[in-house]
Amino acid sequence: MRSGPVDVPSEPTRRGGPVTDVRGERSSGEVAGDGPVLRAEGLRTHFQQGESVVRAVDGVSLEVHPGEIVAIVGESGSGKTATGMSLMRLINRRIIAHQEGRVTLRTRSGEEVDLLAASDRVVRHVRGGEIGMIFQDPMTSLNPVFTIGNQIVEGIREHRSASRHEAREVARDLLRSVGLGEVERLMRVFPHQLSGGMRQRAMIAMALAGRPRLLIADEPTTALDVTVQAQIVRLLQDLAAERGMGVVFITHDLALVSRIADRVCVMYAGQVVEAGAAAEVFARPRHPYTIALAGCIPYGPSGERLNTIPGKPPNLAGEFAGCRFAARCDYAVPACSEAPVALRAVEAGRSARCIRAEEIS
Ligand SMILES: Nc1ncnc2c1ncn2[C@@H]1O[C@H](COP(=O)(O)OP(=O)(O)OP(=O)(O)O)[C@@H](O)[C@H]1O
Repeated sequence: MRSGPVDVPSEPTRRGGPVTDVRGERSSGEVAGDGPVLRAEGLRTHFQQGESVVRAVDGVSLEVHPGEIVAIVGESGSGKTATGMSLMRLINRRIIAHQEGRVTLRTRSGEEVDLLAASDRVVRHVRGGEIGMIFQDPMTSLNPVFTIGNQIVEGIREHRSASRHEAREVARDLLRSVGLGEVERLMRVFPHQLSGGMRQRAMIAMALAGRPRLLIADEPTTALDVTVQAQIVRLLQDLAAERGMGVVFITHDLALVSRIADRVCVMYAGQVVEAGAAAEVFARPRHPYTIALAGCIPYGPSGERLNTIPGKPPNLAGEFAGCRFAARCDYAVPACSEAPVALRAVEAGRSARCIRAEEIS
């Protein structure tokens, strides 16, 4: 593992020179050169659970470009959260039995940082700075004993050189940019004094404090009612577009994916089984699992699935001879259970992990 100052990405710069304006909220996503802001290649995270090894993330590859929303969707237990946590290197090393692959973040100044190999110091710098995170429960990020204003100001000062006065100005701007009014009053309130939707917005403002180029959002709207959910989704879309910020949106809600995402990775049993442009994947799925998942729409009022796919996902602590979905698949043939199935290109911009993908349209 590398270590030392050479590992720390240099001070964030915008195209054309160093950052001089601490506020500069609108151009956080700009970077020298092109290419994805995040690229994961062959990511594996296996957990040690007693004597067993749980293959929660088992060879995931994905890319997120500036301004793009990439959804990771799948049933409960498919490895979505473990993937998101692995991308941020947030999983406690003590419970990891095995990890491999590359997660490359392209920083604001155009440097590439291999997040799995980087020192803890670099990862701490990147997290909250280049990468922001939001979760289903805002209280995961918000501290109940500090005011909203204090927390955002601290987040800003951790990642930018700003005086307290300047940071308070930026905090007010951030609160406005996530659609909150009465910002003077909000700066002084504690998280529990806000409604669920407002807390979610405040958490998004917190996540933006370091001007991230990438936002990882894990089920950020699941606990909200439908109207507030729609507002938060709209907000994330606007932020992605205005800031050129890449977003990884983790959800079990396929209907939501078709509304918010540019591209989608459908996960099953720790692997991506289909990936492509969201609108096209749902209009013409090429993997039987995506078809089955799409058949589960619509969801009930609190997000619960009204239909379920018959059968159960496999135990991720077991061995897999062939396709992991074969036992539940309407299209399965004997060959599906004989050898592992690779994710492969099945048409331009679309990949699927199915030997019969060409027959499915
Ligand atoms: N700390 C852990 N130790 C052992 N196994 C774990 C751990 N965390 C998750 N797992 C297992 O890894 C697999 C993937 O879990 P993960 O939470 O990533 O799924 P998910 O798709 O996000 O599900 P959900 O939608 O319910 O959050 C599951 O089988 C889960 O039991």
